[in-house]
Amino acid sequence: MKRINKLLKGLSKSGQKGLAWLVDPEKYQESPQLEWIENSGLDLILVGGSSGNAEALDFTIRSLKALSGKIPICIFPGSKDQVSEHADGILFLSLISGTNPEYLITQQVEGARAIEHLGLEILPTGYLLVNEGEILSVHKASNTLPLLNSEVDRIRLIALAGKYLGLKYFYLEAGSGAKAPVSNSVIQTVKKTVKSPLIVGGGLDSLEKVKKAFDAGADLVVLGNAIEKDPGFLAEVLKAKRWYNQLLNIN
Ligand SMILES: CC(C)=CCC/C(C)=C/CC/C(C)=C/CC/C(C)=C/COP(=O)(O)OP(=O)(O)O
Ligand SMILES: O=P(O)(O)OC[C@@H](O)CO
Ligand SMILES: [Mg+2]
Repeated sequence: MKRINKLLKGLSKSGQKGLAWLVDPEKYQESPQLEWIENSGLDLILVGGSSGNAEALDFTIRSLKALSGKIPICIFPGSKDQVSEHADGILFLSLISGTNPEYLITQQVEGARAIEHLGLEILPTGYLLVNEGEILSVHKASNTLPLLNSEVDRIRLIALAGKYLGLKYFYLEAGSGAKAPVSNSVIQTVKKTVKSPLIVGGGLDSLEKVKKAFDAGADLVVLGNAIEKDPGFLAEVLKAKRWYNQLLNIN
């Protein structure tokens, strides 16, 4: 059963909003305090990082599996080495906002070899780096500059080309810890263009920013840094998401 596809398509179709927690395997520590996650209303757990190896990834996924109940766990790979058979799926990313062949196709060829027989759900995802010009881990690791929030038409065409190539999901990424997230008009334009499930992340460190991303058309938002700094923020956003989805039902 393609659970993650079902989740993302379901959100996109219904207009309901989803929340993913990004766990960095290099920083993850096992803790019984995470037990509340199982019934929290969290939609997805992403595991990955710009750097990092298979062992840390595998350990993190196995540990989270024991705590997360029915919440699917999806690899968000920074490289071909971030693969584990214990995940439910993998965002099979192509970094289409850049022109570095290594992250457009080369990493994917080796990645394909590694995952061919693992039975993971594969999510073909167009990955676009967009922010205000800030250079963060993901840009350094991939040797790719971000597109600027102001380049709306170029971003729109890249997303459209990704759609024509058959990519099923799109991820607009400002970069972990970004000062300014992906702009509302970029989110709005890409969503309108691709009409596919849209993931948005990077620098979403306040309820206001999360809500703006939802309003602009994000189906699933990803939170990493803000939760590392303040684990209470996850509970706060989950509560806001519940309200938000209830309101959508009423209207
Ligand atoms: C499909 C396969 C097997 C590989 C794809 C490889 C590609 C194209 C990766 C895209 C480029 C890349 C380096 C993405 C990293 C994405 C990621 C998991 C970021 C998480 O945040 P960090 O950048 O690690 O944040 P910190 O700096 O806070 O640790
Ligand atoms: O850590 P933050 O800034 O929440 O970013 C999440 C994610 O989009 C990074 O790949
Ligand atoms: Mg990291």
